[in-house]
Amino acid sequence: MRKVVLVTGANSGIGLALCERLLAHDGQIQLCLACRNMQRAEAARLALLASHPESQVALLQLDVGSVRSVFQAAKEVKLRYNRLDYIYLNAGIMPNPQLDIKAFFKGLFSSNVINMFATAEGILTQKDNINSDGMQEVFATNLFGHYLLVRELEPLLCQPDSISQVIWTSSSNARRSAFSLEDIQHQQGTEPYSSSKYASDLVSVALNRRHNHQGLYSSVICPGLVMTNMTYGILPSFFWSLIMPIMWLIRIFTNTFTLTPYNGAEALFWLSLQKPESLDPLAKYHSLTSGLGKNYTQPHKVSEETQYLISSSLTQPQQKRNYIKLTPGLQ
Ligand SMILES: NC(=O)C1=CN([C@@H]2O[C@H](COP(=O)(O)OP(=O)(O)OC[C@H]3O[C@@H](n4cnc5c(N)ncnc54)[C@H](OP(=O)(O)O)[C@@H]3O)[C@@H](O)[C@H]2O)C=CC1
Ligand SMILES: CC(C)=CCC[C@@H](C)[C@H]1CC[C@H]2C3=C(CC[C@]12C)[C@@]1(C)CCC(=O)[C@@H](C)[C@@H]1CC3
Repeated sequence: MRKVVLVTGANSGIGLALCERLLAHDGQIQLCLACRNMQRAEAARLALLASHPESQVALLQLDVGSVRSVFQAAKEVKLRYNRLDYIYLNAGIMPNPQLDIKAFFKGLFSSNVINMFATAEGILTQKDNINSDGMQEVFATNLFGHYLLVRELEPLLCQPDSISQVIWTSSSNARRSAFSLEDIQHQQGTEPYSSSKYASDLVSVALNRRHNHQGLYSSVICPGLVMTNMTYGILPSFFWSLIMPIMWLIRIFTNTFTLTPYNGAEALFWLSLQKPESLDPLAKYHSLTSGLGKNYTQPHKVSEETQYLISSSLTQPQQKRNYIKLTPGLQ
């Protein structure tokens, strides 16, 4: 049977590289590129068909940052397919990133330097926007739209006698200290990206608790530092050109500098080959590239603090928590 695979944010970067790798491995899959911009989506489809002319690549209009669009897209998916084997929740944004140069140089000469290059801890902030649904844009795009999509597609993902995988592109930038249950949209802080990725790690655990018995398994990955539209937005382009040789040099010492979208997609691709029952629901799977350019995937257990948060908060009755302050339009 032809597996059905849906990928959000499939028209560029890690998402597009993943599609290329999935088709190279199995040209029989039914691949659905879920993108907000249909011109960019069509360009991606043509690029994929150029290297895999026999493959089945469909397009789906989806803006994960819009509740209306998510409902429409989910409706369309339910009309088109009667099963969904893999759903890659990969679309993501990091608007108005600000690099703290002083903190960066301080970190460069500290014992924390490796961690700083792997996670950007303490050196990166963002300025979030409010979207047309009245929600924080980063939360809505990176987390909430994807969560809604999974909820809407439950009937396809939880088919009797079949297994499905939900795979989130999270980040090692996800940090407990950036996330608060009292402010899950991160209205108050300056690290909405980190907060949204941490929240996706938590939601993935919750999905496993809720749906494993129905054959739905959820996992999170970190692609490492990959040069894509998102990362190019952090520094001016001339600066990236200047430091690129240094980046390749750093890569010899740290396996988290995967740098190319192909390498970054390693853990996403690797997960598609695993028996989901054998995966650790409390692990984040990292794409890593050795100094000699060898790609591999490694699980990293979530911190004890996170495990505590999961067991203390996710087990409480949902209605006790006012997780999302819905806007009047959404209520
Ligand atoms: N690059 C890196 O170092 C890392 C990236 N990640 C994560 O990887 C994922 C992919 O990012 P990456 O490939 O790097 O960056 P890109 O900017 O290349 O890809 C992001 C993709 O998400 C899409 N997207 C953004 N907003 C929406 C939306 N509202 N609805 C639908 N699609 C949307 C973009 O579409 P469009 O072209 O229309 O903008 C694009 O296809 C993200 O979740 C990111 O957080 C995690 C860790 C490290
Ligand atoms: C290499 C040199 C000399 C300078 C680059 C400094 C920063 C721009 C760079 C260092 C660590 C990077 C990093 C990310 C972005 C670029 C850095 C801050 C991410 C935050 C990108 C998105 C993610 O999700 C993280 C996994 C990355 C973590 C490391």
